[in-house]
Amino acid sequence: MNDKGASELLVDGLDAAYGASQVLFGVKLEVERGETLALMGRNGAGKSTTFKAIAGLLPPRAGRVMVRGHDVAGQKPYRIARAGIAYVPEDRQVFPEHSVEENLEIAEREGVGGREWNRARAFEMFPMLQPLRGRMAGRLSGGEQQMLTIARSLMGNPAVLLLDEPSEGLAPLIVQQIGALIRRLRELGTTIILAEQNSRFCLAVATRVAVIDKGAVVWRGDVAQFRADPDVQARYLQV
Ligand SMILES: Nc1ncnc2c1ncn2[C@@H]1O[C@H](COP(=O)(O)OP(=O)(O)OP(=O)(O)O)[C@@H](O)[C@H]1O
Repeated sequence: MNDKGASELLVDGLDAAYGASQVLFGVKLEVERGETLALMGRNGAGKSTTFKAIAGLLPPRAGRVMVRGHDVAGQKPYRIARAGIAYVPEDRQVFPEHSVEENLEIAEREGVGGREWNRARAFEMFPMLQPLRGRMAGRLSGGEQQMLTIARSLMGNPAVLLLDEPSEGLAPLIVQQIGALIRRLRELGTTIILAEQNSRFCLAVATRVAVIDKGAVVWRGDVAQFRADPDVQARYLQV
């Protein structure tokens, strides 16, 4: 609980379905300010669907999505974004025909809430983007696009950042840089949920772990507890 008595995000009893096929069954997650929660699970376990249901892209069939104490479940994605949820999907979302600077500027204009984040601060946080500010976003490498996507999402001054597989398909050196960035964001008090299959990456940056299997959270604890429980890994994470 934070000072105001509400978690940054509390998800409870979340059910979601694609048509007739139910995929989430009573998902429960809670994150406090400044935590980095790793949402881990096999391929198809329901990580991305959980994020889509939280962000309103797939309206949940049941359950609560409380952002700083306010239930946003079932609202339109833009309203949920305004309430403080920034969803960074697996496929990096940049405007390819706009420069890095313009991409940040657009996000800055759309941003609401506090003015904690702005372009200048983003360039400070992501120094690798600095020399690329005039380059078309579509011409960046995958790692640079991932950085830009995260930088853009921060412009909305979110309460919680949902990062879907940020290490996916990136070279080890870039994965390390993304990891360092996530840790730094945590030090600054940013609250993050990280969906990952790459457990080494996850455990290096997260503070707590929730394991999802067949659309339900089956284990939760802190990183040390997770490491000390080889059973969990064997049961839910190995193929
Ligand atoms: N658009 C869709 N229509 C129908 N079923 C879907 C759709 N997207 C995902 N699913 C199904 O929902 C289940 C959960 O998928 P989800 O993408 O949430 O898993 P995940 O844990 O994020 O795995 P991955 O890392 O592969 O994305 C899977 O059985 C998947 O086949």
